[in-house]
Amino acid sequence: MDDIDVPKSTCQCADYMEWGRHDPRNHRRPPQPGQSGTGIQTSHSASSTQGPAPAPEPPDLPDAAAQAREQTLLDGFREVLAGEGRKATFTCGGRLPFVLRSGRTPTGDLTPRTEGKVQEQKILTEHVGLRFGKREESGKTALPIDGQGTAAERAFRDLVRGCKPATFGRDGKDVYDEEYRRAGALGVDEFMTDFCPYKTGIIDIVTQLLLPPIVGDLAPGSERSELAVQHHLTAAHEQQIRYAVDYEIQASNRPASTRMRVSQLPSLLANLNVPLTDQPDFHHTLQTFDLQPAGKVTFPNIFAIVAKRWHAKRLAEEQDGAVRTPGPNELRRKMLYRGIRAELYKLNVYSGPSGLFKPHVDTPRSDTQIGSLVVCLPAPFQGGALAVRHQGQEILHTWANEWEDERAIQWAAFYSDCEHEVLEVTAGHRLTLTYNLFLAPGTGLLAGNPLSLQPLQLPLFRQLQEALADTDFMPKGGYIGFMLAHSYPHTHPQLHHFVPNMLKGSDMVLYEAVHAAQLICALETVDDNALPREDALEDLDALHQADCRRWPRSDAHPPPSHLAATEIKYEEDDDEACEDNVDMHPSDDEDLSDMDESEEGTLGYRVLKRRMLSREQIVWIGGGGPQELSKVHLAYGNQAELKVKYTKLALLVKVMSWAERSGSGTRENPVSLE
Ligand SMILES: O=C(O)CCC(=O)C(=O)O
Ligand SMILES: [Fe+2]
Repeated sequence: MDDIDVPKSTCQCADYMEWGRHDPRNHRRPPQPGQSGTGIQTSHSASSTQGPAPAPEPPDLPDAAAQAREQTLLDGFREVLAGEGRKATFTCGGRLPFVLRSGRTPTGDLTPRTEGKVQEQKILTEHVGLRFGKREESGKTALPIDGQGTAAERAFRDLVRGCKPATFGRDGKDVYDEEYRRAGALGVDEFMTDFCPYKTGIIDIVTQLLLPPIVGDLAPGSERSELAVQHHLTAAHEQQIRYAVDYEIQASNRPASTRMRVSQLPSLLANLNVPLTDQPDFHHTLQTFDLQPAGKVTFPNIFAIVAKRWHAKRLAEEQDGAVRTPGPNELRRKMLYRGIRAELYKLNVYSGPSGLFKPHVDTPRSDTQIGSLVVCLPAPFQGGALAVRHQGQEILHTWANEWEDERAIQWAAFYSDCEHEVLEVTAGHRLTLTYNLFLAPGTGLLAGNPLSLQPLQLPLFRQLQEALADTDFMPKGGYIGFMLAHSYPHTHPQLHHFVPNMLKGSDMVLYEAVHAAQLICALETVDDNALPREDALEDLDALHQADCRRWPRSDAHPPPSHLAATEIKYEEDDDEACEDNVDMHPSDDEDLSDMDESEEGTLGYRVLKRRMLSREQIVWIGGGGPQELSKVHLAYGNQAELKVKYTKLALLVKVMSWAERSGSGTRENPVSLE
């Protein structure tokens, strides 16, 4: 707290700072026109392969270049977490350590039932069984292999020998080219395994992290975009179009993309109840809007095409005397209950000294394929990292292991449109199971802990790590408030305890990345006006202090939360100014200037002032997202009325000063810079 430059007066910056871009350090500096990311000093940006540089004293007021650099880093987080940018989590991966010979529970389950304590469940793994070959040549083995010279080891060698040279698709044909792919493979009809990505929780994680967001839900509820206004469409129409476009993109094999192809127009229009009648109708539409059959179609085009057809349809219906609005929102239901289905595709063996698969994009097996899952079985090898690339970013999944060293099942999943590559295997045999991931009807929307997720592989973690290793990033330390994107039952009398375990999608990505970067954080309720609890920052500082004393840092998981349960409050219709009557959690329209002079000095006044000061010290990221009924406020007087208030959830994160981060403070450097 001491390091923070606390403003003396109430912030006026709402006048010039967009919600979600509020930065307390700019209080006295409204942004200047033309101030952008130009002139960024790159010499400061510590490489992630080097240790931190000795901490220079941060200047009292950061210079423009440092500010611009910091802004770029903050914008990077915003982008990853905002709307379309969430698709920036293009890959994720994890590991399942072996807990062998753990025995089964009396009921025969591998995983003990825990009377509802789902979040404490441990997923155990056992040997992965493999059967292969036909009849007399058939064999079976189990990995990891427990000793040299055993039957399992001999069978493992037979398996490797029995694999066929792996082909790949080029120009629509299956080809074999050792320069491009040096591997062996077995098709699903040539082997059997008892490994199950569902049982081990991998599919739950992949679903939560890679199921693309529903863009329609992120768009402001009742506000119309300029496009909708231009085409005389309502907010509901607009949302239907966004849902339908989203559905088309996600049901294609390019879910990380944001644009629709012209070839998807017929299906889109059919889903919006204005189907194309025939081929001439399709060609006429393309001509009217100057579209190429093999090209992409932009949002303005889609709005124009749909609006034109809706209006024509409405006119026809009016003439018939039957006016209907565009079809039932079946699409919305389909989108909400989406899930991911994994289908086993191949067993691959890349052997040292030169097994590899050069950069490629997987051939989609159907329109609904959204990605691939690769599960690396526990056999010793070296090299052979899986590089996954998307829009200039690369994440390396390095799974190489030494015999008798780490035994684990490791996995990675990525969207179909990501280029990937298996780097050269220098020794041993790298065995992988590949699965095609399809968009499918899902079941529940929530799952437990991300048990085998490897957060260090999340792109957002890399960005946090880069920011923390940068002298220009919050040199004096501070607080970041990430607004969560999803809604949770955070005010339910019991369920609010479970919210930290329920985080979904980008919220889970965010929390896992923050945790992996070893930042202190807490889940907090903030009201519509981004007012946190009065003690929120102090509690965060206390957590930080406690953690410093307990070095090495505890691995406390999940974050503490200060979410309140539902509260029903009766209010007398009584305007006597007594401390108890002042609402401690003023709603949107309240601020200090609304308070009566007589209230100055009251507890309510002081609390509100502290909350406002706290709000000003936080750099806010993200602002949209659903709200949750937080407090039922029953007022009675002349007329009994129920006052309802909505709140949002934020993950408040403490960022240490550069001195502390770089190790010249009171503790070791908390960020692992490999
Ligand atoms: O084995 C791997 O790591 C990836 C294999 C792959 O990319 C493929 O089979 O298409
Ligand atoms: Fe591939």
